Amino acid sequence: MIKVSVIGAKGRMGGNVVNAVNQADDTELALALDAGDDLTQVNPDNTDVAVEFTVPSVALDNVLALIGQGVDVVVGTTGWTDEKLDQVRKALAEAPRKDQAVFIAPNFAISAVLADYFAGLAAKYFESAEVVELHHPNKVDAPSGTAIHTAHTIADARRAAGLGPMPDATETDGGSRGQVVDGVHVHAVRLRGLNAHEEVLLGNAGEQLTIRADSFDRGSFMPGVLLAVRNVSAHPGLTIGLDKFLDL
Ligand SMILES: NC(=O)c1ccc[n+]([C@@H]2O[C@H](COP(=O)([O-])OP(=O)(O)OC[C@H]3O[C@@H](n4cnc5c(N)ncnc54)[C@H](O)[C@@H]3O)[C@@H](O)[C@H]2O)c1
Ligand SMILES: O=C(O)C1=N[C@H](C(=O)O)CCC1
Repeated sequence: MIKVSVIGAKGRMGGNVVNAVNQADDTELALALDAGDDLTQVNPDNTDVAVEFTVPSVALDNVLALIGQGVDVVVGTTGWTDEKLDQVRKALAEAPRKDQAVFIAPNFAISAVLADYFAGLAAKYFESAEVVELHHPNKVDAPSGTAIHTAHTIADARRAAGLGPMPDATETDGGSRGQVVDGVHVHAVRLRGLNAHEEVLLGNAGEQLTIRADSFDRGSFMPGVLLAVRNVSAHPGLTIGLDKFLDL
């Protein structure tokens, strides 16, 4: 049995992870912690893998603390920058255990992982690409971590293919063109009734390809979280993206 502690256990995602860990045959819940709880309770005696779903402002500190406690970590919280990821790599290099592992996924839903993968395959064939993400209005960050990741996937594919900037004659913009992430315009919608959705729009003269992923409820993320829990310890160091654990 894999002993799993959940950080952010009272949250929307953390609560679903607690249930998923309790229901799976090969995992058991160790600790369910939330804001104000002491992370030094988490240690290799009670925990194999800690799952972190909190808020972007605290995730780095939590992950560094959990690395210091000697446990492997699966992270779903968004808000990761290159600088923060470097701090995680540095902490892992100095971790109590030599083979310690951290896994971070911007999205654990198979539909979103595949949408990102397909966008990377398609990007070099299109002059234009933009990302639209649509989420519930309780989400604290915009654009979504998934959309930022997809924008980088598209940008990497365009660079590798030698494509230049996308056509865009906009001369005035009060913000309507969205945030530019690695040269890709990303638009965020917050709407009651939605959960987590992403559209990648790819255009050429006279044609368009739309790739869309919809997570209608948070159960959609749980198979991916459990897959990460089962695989993280076999991948020492920092791994980013559920595609790394899929046969794509
Ligand atoms: N990777 C994915 O597939 C995926 C899917 C959904 C959501 N998310 C991300 O997960 C994060 C959480 O989303 P949510 O909807 O569950 O948010 P939420 O607001 O429902 O839950 C966050 C929880 O973290 C707790 N928390 C805050 N500070 C803490 C601290 N210092 N230590 C421990 N717990 C603390 C809060 O009390 C709350 O219970 C967000 O960044 C969101 O974007 C990722
Ligand atoms: O509901 C959220 O918050 C989500 N956050 C992640 C993101 O920002 O990409 C994943 C989708 C759901």
